[in-house]
Amino acid sequence: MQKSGSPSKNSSLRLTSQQSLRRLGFCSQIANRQQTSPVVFPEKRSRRKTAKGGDIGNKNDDPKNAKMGEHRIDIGDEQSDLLGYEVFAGKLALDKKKYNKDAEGQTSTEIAGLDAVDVKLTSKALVWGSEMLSLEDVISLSHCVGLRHFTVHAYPCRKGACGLFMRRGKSRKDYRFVASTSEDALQWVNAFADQQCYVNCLPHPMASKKHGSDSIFNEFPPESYIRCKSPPKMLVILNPRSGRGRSSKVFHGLVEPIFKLAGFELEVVKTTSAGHARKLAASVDFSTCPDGIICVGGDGIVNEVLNGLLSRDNQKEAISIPIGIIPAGSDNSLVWTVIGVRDPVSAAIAIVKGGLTATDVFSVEWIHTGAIHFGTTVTYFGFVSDVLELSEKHQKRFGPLRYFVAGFLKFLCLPKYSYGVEYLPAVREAGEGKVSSDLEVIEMSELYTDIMRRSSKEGLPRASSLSSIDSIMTPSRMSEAGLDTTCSSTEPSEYVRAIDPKSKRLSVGRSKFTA
Ligand SMILES: Nc1ncnc2c1ncn2[C@@H]1O[C@H](COP(=O)(O)OP(=O)(O)OP(=O)(O)O)[C@@H](O)[C@H]1O
Repeated sequence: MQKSGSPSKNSSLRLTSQQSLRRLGFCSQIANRQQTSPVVFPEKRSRRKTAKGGDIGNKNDDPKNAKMGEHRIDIGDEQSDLLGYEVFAGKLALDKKKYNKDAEGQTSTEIAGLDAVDVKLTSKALVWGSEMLSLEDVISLSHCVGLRHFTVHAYPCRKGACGLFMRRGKSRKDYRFVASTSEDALQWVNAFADQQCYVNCLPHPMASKKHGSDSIFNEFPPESYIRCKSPPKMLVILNPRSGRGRSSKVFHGLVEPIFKLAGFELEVVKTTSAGHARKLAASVDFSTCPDGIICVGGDGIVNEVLNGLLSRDNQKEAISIPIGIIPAGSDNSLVWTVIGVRDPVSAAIAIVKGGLTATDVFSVEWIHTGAIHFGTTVTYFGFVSDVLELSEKHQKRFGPLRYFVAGFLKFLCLPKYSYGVEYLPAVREAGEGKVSSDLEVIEMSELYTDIMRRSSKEGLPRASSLSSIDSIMTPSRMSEAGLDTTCSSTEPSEYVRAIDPKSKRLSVGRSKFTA
């Protein structure tokens, strides 16, 4: 959990560029989406682009196999939200043998006699028989140029994992399809590549050194046939202490295989102490990780990376570097609130699939030292802040329970906290509605726990701006709410409001009080 003081005039340093947070999120729909099957009814539409029928067992033409036709799927309206528009269609056979990497080099004779079905690739899914595989779940494809088959690597939701007693989750599933010719297979693979699926181009089994450099299979590298995007290069900063030391296991066991499958080039650095991630982010050469930094750990490690990036001289370039989060800490509240996922597999898939979630960043300035600290979620003062600080000392021993332990210990020796709050009033936006006085007070009382910052030995800090409060407590809204508005709108310092902790009412004017 990150901690910081009150925001300064630099608050709401918004990471505006769409480029800037390309990897940070977008996957709430992936995490929450139910795996839905499309409606099954007889096919009646013509195909936009069809691979030529081939020699693999085309049993749909045979009346004996009319039953198969009943299970063909019409994607209906090509603009349908569910399946998007049709990209490619044709006949493929599904080889149900368990995926074996070594089997990629098998020749076509080994898969003869498989049943062919109508398969459609749309902009959102691959549909065959009564099955549908969402492209959101597809990590990559493997294909040997010159062979008739290709394998789709996916992480769909586990079947039956939506019940009360089973945890929902995604697990790896490989689908090995066989086309009628190697040209058809290549067309299918390129259709997937056009839908932003990464393709692992495997060398032809005959294109080995054994066969000499003059082999026709060595003449063109597989990449020259496939319209494949280049693999992203990223820096992984892993806190091995996060989640009671489970983060390395989470990364190497669950997440790294997904990135490897998606062709990511990763440089993994494990932190050795608190502050290491910040230093790394502050000094890393972006040309070594142009596609972003992946934080593996809890909120603390993300906060360190954010602060490291924003402390750089080239701050503009720094905020354009996407931050990905693999939740492996004990709390992981940031990734849960921002992206809507909290399991590492879904978070890794979200990173692989790309997309951005822009996030507001606030800054806190310590007026005595001039130090600026950045945060994304919340900043605490007083009791909560002290509890969080103490909890870090018990991280290894108590894991997530450390917050309760630290809270209890702090409660036993509760100190007094003094603070002052200042903020600038915001200009009232046109069309803003009237807010009742109760609402003002409630919102303010909730906020005050968030905006307070520690009155340390260094003295009282000053918050010169806080946008969320500005929008609530403009002078006109104060008067609408029947509250005292005796101060002038030109003097920011006169806008000090505080809440009497006993009555929970607002008071106006420069104020200090004890909680
Ligand atoms: N190698 C390390 N040894 C000790 N502390 C570290 C190390 N690397 C990072 N830290 C510190 O540990 C703090 C907590 O880490 P992090 O937030 O990743 O894990 P967590 O506390 O388990 O998760 P959460 O914050 O979600 O509860 C960070 O603020 C960071 O400063």
